[in-house]
Amino acid sequence: MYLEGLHLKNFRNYADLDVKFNQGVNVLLGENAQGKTNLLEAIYVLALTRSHRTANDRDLIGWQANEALVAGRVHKTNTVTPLELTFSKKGKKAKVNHLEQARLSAYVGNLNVILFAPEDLELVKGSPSVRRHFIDQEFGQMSPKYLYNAGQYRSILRQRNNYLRQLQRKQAKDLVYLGVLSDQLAAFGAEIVAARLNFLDQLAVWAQQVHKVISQEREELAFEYVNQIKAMREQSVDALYKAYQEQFERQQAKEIEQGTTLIGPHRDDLHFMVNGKNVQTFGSQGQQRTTALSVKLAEIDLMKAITGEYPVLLLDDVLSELDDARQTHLLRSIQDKVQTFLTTTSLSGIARKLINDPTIFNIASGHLSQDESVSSSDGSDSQNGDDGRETQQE
Ligand SMILES: Nc1ncnc2c1ncn2[C@@H]1O[C@H](COP(=O)(O)OP(=O)(O)OP(=O)(O)O)[C@@H](O)[C@H]1O
Repeated sequence: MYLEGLHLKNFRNYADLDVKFNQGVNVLLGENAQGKTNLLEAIYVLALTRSHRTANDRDLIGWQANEALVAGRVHKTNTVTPLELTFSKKGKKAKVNHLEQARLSAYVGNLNVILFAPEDLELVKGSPSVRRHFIDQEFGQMSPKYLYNAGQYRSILRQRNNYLRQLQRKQAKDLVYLGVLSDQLAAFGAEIVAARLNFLDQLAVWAQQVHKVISQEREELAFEYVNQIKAMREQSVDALYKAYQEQFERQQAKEIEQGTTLIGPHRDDLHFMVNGKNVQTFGSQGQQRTTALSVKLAEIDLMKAITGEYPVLLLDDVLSELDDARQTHLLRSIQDKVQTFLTTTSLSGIARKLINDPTIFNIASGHLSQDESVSSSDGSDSQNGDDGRETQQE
């Protein structure tokens, strides 16, 4: 799939932007704080209806405005789908094919994106919540059912935690009601864990292949899904549900004492094992980078396998974080198959040599100009925006 273009109104520092994109590689080139990441963020928001940088949609609206618009047309093999989002104080509205969607889960999935930013190294090094967030976000894009179940789970978890706090403070005592909430949580939890195991199994196959190539056959990558009910890929959803019910019964007194839910997928973790050792604890910085890169690249192939289309790849300043060998691998694997947007303050070295026919956009203060004088092989200065064509219409 590819994004034909983008229309922004009062989105961050873009007052009014209309731009057409390359179906291959789009380079967003500019000094710091000019709007490169804002543009990637707009594409991410168009895909997922929310930002990867802020939980507050209000931050997306231009400081001088009350409403922001993000719109674009997504091309797939046989379809073209216009998507449109508006953000205002009243909330957000999402349209697919010009029709407003009552549920955001009906909107998400029309445009699939994979974002790779320097913070993604945190995927390996960071806390379990980073990895859970990664799983929920990526799998949610591929499966509306997963997205729905995860939303329901979060909402019941909130209710159950509130009720456990009331029981802890002796403001409530109805254990039957706690049982009802536990049953509901067990049901959605079982669905989530079954889906996670299934997705991770598939993702691991792709990630192993990529990791082997980047590590020059020296390393074997494996995933280990860590959870309290020892869930296995072969288990049915019903068996997982019963395992959660059993755990809730067994841990009831402890949960009331602590006033919170101690069991469930919101407490699980994912371990990345390289040659049998947890790379978070025992891996070198280089191995951790290779693992994060392998997982991200594997996602591209997994999305293609599940949805039938390659996603759009957003690379936020990652080239500078990767050494030449990893840059080469990354750029070779995306060339000519994945529409890519990459932000950078300068395009040089390996990247310049390897990217075929990129479109280079110079970005300054929320304005874009397309630099047509630059190709990947001519070696001229890509910062030269004098003869660039203005793509901004204000
Ligand atoms: N809601 C908003 N309204 C208007 N301007 C905003 C808003 N939010 C952020 N900005 C401006 O956007 C700019 C930052 O843009 P962005 O984060 O895209 O930088 P960048 O070009 O990616 O830079 P870097 O290379 O440092 O990451 C800042 O000048 C900031 O003041």
